[in-house]
Amino acid sequence: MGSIFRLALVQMHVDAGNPDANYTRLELKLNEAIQHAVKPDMIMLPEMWNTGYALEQINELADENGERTKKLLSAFSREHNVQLFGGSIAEKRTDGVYNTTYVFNEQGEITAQYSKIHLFRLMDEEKHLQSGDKLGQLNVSGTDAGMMICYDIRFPELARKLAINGAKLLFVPAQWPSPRLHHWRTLLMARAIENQMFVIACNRCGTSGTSHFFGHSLVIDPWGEIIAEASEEESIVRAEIDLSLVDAVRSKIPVFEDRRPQLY
Ligand SMILES: NC(=O)CCC(=O)C(=O)O
Repeated sequence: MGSIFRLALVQMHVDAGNPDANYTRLELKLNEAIQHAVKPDMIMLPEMWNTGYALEQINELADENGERTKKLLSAFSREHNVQLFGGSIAEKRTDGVYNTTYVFNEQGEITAQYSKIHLFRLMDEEKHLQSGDKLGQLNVSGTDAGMMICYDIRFPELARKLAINGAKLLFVPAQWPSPRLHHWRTLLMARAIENQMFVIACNRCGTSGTSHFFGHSLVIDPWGEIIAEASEEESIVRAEIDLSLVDAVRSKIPVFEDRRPQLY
């Protein structure tokens, strides 16, 4: 892959408990993301964009084996020859509902899948969802990457493990609400700085019930600099990242060589 990679993050409102409205909205947003003078290499979506946190009804609302989502996203990526990081959806399996990400290549094939490992008690996830038990690893046009979903970013050992396994980029779809904007920005910047990797984080925006989601989707480089940051409004966040920066930062401060894992 050339070292320049173009991203378009879809920061959108999600209508909790109304999948039909969300699929319709998503199609409009995908078209907005692709119709731009500079075509993105990858489009990214936020967490649980199909149902929102309508967890009391999640069994009825969740997408059966992700079929509706896969059909839509696969067709879009194939038609537009674009990679798609599918945020995450409520995915119904025989043993329960998972918070699951699918990643599609330009041919519309699923190249990676990840289900959220750490369920967020403050939003009752553990009462209604099953947790995943595998790491989220993917390859983006020849570059290794990792993925986490929202609350997962509070676990630095997970990001470190993904980085040790080779990830140079970390994707984070989220539904991260107020009043924790300071945590959101600080944790994402810390994951980027300590692991010397790009962090690409797509949050939802808008209000559902008593929860306000502040947006502020972010793209952060391996030096911890913010390349792009959204406001609180719906928007397509565009960023061009230079992947060669990861090796440059890692050779300037050789954190991975200087680790002393035998001591901690
Ligand atoms: N959807 C989530 O996992 C939210 C996580 C969150 O808000 C946090 O503070 O952590």
